[in-house]
Amino acid sequence: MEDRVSEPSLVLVFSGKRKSGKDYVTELIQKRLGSDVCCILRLSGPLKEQYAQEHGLDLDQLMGPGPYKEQYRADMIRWGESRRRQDPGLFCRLASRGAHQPVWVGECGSCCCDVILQTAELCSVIGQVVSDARRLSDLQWFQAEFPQQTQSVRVQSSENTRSQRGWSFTAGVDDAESECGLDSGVEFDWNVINEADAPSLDEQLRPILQLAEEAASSSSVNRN
Ligand SMILES: Nc1ncnc2c1ncn2[C@@H]1O[C@H](COP(=O)(O)OP(=O)(O)OP(=O)(O)O)[C@@H](O)[C@H]1O
Ligand SMILES: C[C@@](O)(CCOP(=O)(O)O)CC(=O)O
Repeated sequence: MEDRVSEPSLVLVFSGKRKSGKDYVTELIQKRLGSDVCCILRLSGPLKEQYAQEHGLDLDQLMGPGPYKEQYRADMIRWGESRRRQDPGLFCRLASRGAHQPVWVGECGSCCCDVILQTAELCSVIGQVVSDARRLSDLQWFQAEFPQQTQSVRVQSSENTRSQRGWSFTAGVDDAESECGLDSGVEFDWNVINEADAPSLDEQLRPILQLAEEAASSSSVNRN
């Protein structure tokens, strides 16, 4: 397994219900910071990659926002949980391998990470954004590995808004740990309300972006 080359300056670990907009928000953060500074890690990336391979499925569609992945979600959850039972940090470790950026945003997908990893040799990135923490063990892994750098972010949307984005309640999914594991018992460092009538995302994300920019600039000072 490829090891991390350097420690990130900031790790933003995102969680939120299905269709709350975790991908949308984390991609916006990466757009604002630039992919030379920030990479998105999707914990579901290595999980889907392995699952797609074993079941002969279309990985691109499993990684996308469309209905395809929903047909397999309940089984993917069960499959992933059986792997996690043997090794709770497995997908966190796989998702963060090789990441060089100073800001991480936590939901690691092989799709975007592969692109970033190819360029990571050439540019020094400072932060990582993990876009899809779902269980306490996910958050605890990053907090244990990067105690100084990890900040948790919860993305929230109403059921009505999530329904407009394609969500409908599915027993065995929406009442399972995958969706409810971080519903209580965690005090998030940041909360983002992803609703049309909430303050704009740019406004809500301003302090997080500022933190990331400070982390990026202190990282580049330390590297020089
Ligand atoms: N603020 C927004 N404005 C416009 N579209 C949005 C917004 N937030 C989310 N969406 C759209 O809603 C859909 C679901 O969002 P997204 O895929 O980011 O959710 P998610 O929380 O990552 O969902 P999942 O857990 O299913 O992966 C996407 O098509 C996305 O483009
Ligand atoms: C199987 C699973 O990783 C699917 C996540 O898909 P997505 O982040 O909603 O695109 C959820 C889980 O790990 O419980």
